[in-house]
Amino acid sequence: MVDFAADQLANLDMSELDCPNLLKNLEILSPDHVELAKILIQNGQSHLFNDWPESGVDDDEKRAFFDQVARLNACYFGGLEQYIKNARELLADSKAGKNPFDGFTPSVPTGENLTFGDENFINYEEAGVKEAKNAAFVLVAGGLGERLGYNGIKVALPSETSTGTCFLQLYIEYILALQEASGKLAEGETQKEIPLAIMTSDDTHARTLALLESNAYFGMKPTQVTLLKQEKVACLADNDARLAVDPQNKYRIQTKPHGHGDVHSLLFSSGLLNKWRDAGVKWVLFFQDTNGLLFKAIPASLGVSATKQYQVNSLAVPRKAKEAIGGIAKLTHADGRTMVINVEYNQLDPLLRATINPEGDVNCETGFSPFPGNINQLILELESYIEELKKTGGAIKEFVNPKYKDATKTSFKSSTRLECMMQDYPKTLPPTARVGFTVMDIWLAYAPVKNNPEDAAKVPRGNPYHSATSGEMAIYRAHSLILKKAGVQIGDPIMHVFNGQEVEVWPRIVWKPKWALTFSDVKRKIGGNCSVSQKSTMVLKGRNILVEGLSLDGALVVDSIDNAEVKVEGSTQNTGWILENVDYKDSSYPEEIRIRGFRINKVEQLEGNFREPGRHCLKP
Ligand SMILES: O=c1ccn([C@@H]2O[C@H](COP(=O)(O)OP(=O)(O)O[C@H]3OC[C@@H](O)[C@H](O)[C@H]3O)[C@@H](O)[C@H]2O)c(=O)[nH]1
Ligand SMILES: [Mg+2]
Repeated sequence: MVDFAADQLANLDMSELDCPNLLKNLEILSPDHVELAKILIQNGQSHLFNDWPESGVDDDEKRAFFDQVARLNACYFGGLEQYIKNARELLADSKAGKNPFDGFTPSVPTGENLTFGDENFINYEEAGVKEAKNAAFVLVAGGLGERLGYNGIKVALPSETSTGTCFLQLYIEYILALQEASGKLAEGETQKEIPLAIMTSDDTHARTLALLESNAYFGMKPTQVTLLKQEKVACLADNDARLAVDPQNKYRIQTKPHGHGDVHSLLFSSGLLNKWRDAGVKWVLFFQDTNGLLFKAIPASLGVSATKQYQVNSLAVPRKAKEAIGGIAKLTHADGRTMVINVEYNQLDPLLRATINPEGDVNCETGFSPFPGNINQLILELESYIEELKKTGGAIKEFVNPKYKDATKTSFKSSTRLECMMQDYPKTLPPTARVGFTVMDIWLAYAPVKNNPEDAAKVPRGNPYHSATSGEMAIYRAHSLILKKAGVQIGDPIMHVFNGQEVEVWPRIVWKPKWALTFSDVKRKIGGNCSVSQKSTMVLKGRNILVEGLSLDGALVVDSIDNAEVKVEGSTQNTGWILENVDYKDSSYPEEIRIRGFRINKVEQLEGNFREPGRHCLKP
């Protein structure tokens, strides 16, 4: 040890290690550590050693620090030096308020506008279900969910509490239902499995795996699911890109996820894309962690991709000005280049002010932003996607989004980091690429759970809350509206306040994806004159349930095995399931209840559970 240290000191140019606390520890470091230390010192990071005691104290922790630095250095293209360099440039641009879209003028692009339930929509849904057997799904679920402030992983949250189905279960059940329905339409071919990849991070990986394993993968084959873990990047404490020391451990650099843009390089480098292509996959569908409505929009939008042969199809909904969702814009450069791309919500206002509208991000006469809102559901055509990634390796343009303490923009409220977004993928595509987007009704397609109750209650009136409360209520509204369009008489919603948010409370209607995937499926399974009152709950869990002339005022739950055919008819009245307010501060309830502001008191219901094959009837 002593020899090594002496050797090391003799060969060192001390000016490269101008940091007293580090010099005091040289004897415990390996040559690799010293090289890494040089990189840090030369790039303005000597503060990392400010609180280091002399050698002999915490030596293992100090060595572990350099192991972490080695990982951060290896996992970033160009190493930490490049990371710090990129960070300084992006932070300077951000401080100067520089518009990342310099030279581009935005305009409103035209896309495919779909109206739920019309002939066009129904045709696209049919085309989409047919095509689904050639799809692969990718869920990006590495995010911390900082805005929601929920302690668990977001995909484990119940999407709604009438059935308690968590988001991951809901997504998997939809994919399995699509697989089954699509397979049926492809008679003669062998049934294909639709693959699912889930991008996790250190924050979510173990818990995502545990959720899958403790639930038998919610019915999927474990081999059908691939988990890809993204690595985190170093946090930045200030405008000079000084790396942030972990508040929990002075021998670690604080790290945070690099953003969902990592998904492209991970899919590419893992070899998954080639494997999928060899298995006949044509479409890759990306989606986010907490949107309980998303799959209602999938059949039709996949139908659009297939029919129009889009290489990129982004799903969008009408967007309220200042809503925290990106705007899809056509950008025309002074040199004539154009692209249709998401402009992230924090960049849209400055871009508009700098170009076409001094008022920035405001609604137009329709009451919505003229720019469709990106819900970050992308459908990529696999062949051209692979071709593109062969060139880029999946690298995506980065950005930084520091939250400044004040207008001087000299310090941050908390550390920041470089990020990249999956929807920036089309930025490198040639102008000939077929890039399109599909606009759907909000009530059908988008109800994310992102905001904690306090923040949600502060959302400007008329803008969506994006909370656990609104997410659950949107699921009931969508099912109610679909049934209404299928001819069922649905009780009008009442307005109610939960956790300071006023929401529409519709009848609590939900069904399993295998009961109906498309509007045509719903219409086939509903007959006669049906009605459901506002106070009612209706849960349909079986595949073959026919609802015929049902009049429901209360709660009804029907479950059945696949080869049982159940007819539900007649008039049912019971006390039903009652929504009771819960304050989000009331810690006697579990967090997933508190964040939605209510619990369901299941007082009385009519229940039908059919475990025998054949025909059955449920009549109260
Ligand atoms: O590093 C990360 C960050 C995020 N994610 C995942 O990416 C998804 C989106 O993350 P966030 O919820 O933080 O995204 P944001 O709300 O900031 O914006 C996103 O959704 C709304 C769209 O309009 C925006 O254009 C899109 O960027 C989540 O599923 C999250 O788990 C990762 O997988 N890794
Ligand atoms: Mg975010």
